[in-house]
Amino acid sequence: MHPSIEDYALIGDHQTAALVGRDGSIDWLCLPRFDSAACFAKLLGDEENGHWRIAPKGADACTRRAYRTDSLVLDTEWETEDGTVRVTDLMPQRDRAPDVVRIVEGVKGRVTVRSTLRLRFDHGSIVPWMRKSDGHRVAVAGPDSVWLRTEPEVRTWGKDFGTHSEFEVAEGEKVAFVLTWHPSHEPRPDRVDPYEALAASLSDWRAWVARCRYDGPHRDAVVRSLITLKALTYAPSGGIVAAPTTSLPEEIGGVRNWDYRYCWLRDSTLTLGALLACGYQEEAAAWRDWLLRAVAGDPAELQIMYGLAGERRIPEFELAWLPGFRGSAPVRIGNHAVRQSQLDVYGEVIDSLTLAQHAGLPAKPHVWRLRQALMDFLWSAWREPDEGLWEVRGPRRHFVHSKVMAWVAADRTVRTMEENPDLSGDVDRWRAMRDEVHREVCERGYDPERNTFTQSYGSRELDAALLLIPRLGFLPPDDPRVVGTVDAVRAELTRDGLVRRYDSDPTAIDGLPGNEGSFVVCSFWLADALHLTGRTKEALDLFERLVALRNDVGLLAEEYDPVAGHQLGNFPQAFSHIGLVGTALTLFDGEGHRGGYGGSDEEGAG
Ligand SMILES: OC[C@H]1O[C@H](O[C@H]2O[C@H](CO)[C@@H](O)[C@H](O)[C@H]2O)[C@H](O)[C@@H](O)[C@@H]1O
Repeated sequence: MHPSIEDYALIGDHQTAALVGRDGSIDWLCLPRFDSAACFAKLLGDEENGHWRIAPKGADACTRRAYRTDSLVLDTEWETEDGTVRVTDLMPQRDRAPDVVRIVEGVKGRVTVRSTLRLRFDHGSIVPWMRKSDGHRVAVAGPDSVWLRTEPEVRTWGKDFGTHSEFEVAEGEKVAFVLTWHPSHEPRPDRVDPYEALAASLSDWRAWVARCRYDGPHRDAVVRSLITLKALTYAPSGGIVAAPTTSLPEEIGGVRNWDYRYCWLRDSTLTLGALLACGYQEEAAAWRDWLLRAVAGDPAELQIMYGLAGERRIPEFELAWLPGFRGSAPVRIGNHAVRQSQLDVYGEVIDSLTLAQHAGLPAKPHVWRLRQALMDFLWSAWREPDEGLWEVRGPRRHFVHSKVMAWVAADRTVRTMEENPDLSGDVDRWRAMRDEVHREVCERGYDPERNTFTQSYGSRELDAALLLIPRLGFLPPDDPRVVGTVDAVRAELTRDGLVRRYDSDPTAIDGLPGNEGSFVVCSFWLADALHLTGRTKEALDLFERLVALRNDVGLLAEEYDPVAGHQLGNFPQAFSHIGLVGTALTLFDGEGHRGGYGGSDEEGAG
């Protein structure tokens, strides 16, 4: 049977990541970067599209699995009739080449273990040429080569375009596998000691977690989310991917399958907010430098997403040979949304830069110049319709959330200038813009009959992003229009208590056939809004429920199907984990959480 999305756990090395199933199979791995072609693509097809399984002979799903405390090192254990065996999976911190280390350890009795490795380069399509060299098995296809070795050496043979091993482990015995990717034109990569790599990985992660300043309830869940967000950061550039996968479906069997292995300004700025709020300044500095490089040039040319190193071209195409997760086709690579206009990103970027400055990140003169240039562009663009934060592929609209974020951009700019009178710029102009946006949203984006803000000007549709209005400081939480909006979203967009982004009826706005699940981050936003509007008990109940939706190793996909009880969409998704961290801070952190969006102690202007 095909696994469910929640059957997977994540391992990674801050440049790419792999998904390991409960059956001990690595079914997804792109090498050498998050956005490279997958060499294991069983996730979106079958075994012939590449995977690597290590498990007791004849066994199916594991008996239990867990990350080692405060790390991304995964232990998977099977209890069999012959005894108990553990496989420890990790990707060591990158030196020159990416490695996957899998250590098999006898825990009790004597167990026969099988390893089946099927490498399929170029997204599961190319069977490599295999040979033996100097104690390694080497797979080569075009630019890619993969080297496999075991310590101690175990008998390995080739069959059916796979590499197989079978061996026994008794209590206390260990066999380590090391798989290393390398450009095929370069000499053999340096050997990695698997046990040193394990020790280093544990100590690096634990040192990182020790810096976390969150000490409230559900600390384990918050830490797991922070580790996941850190694992989605591409260390060489500081860019942050939305998720390490492509095309995990928003509806099983549907077409809403997208490639998330890129850096969205929105998702990255929100990640930055979560990390900063928990004390991680270095990541914020790295992301800010990534941003400055990525958006260099004309602010009118700002993209809503970039490649890992700030690349601008992310063309979208389909992989015809992959049937998709449980038949959910097409499988897409790249993302057309890169060409969209989403005005909210200006507010998110400016808010994050403000937040970073407040958190004590050293000021850089060109950061202020960038902020001014972004504001100049927004001044001329905020009245235009756009595709909005949900990246709808239907016609452009005047999305209320986009306008509110334009207000956020102006508001944070005015406040920064008021706090720092030496900064250059026309503060009166931004004040005027702030007031005008506020007035327009309250006139055209609010439905007085139903006492709710609406998805876009003049529409009757609602949108879960409206839940952010109080947190952003656009209006105070006790404003009747805010309370009315929270109630309306709750009444119209929740299904079994979980929030959908919008009404995704096919005739509605997004121009796509089919439906989708509840959007996890939106449910966290509802918990925040309930708390801010004085319904803390309901907020706490919802938070508890959302924490319980995580899979057995604490991971969340983008969406959840409350009817089928399954996770949906790309996995693990930064957005969902940002939501968990943000709501924990909102509910439990004494200093209060301003979120990636920032917030306001004062009433909104207007
Ligand atoms: O459902 C339509 C859109 O879905 C994706 O966008 C979503 O994911 C992004 C990355 O996490 C997020 O920034 C955005 O707010 C979400 O709507 C997809 O990338 C789009 O191409 C697609 O149109």
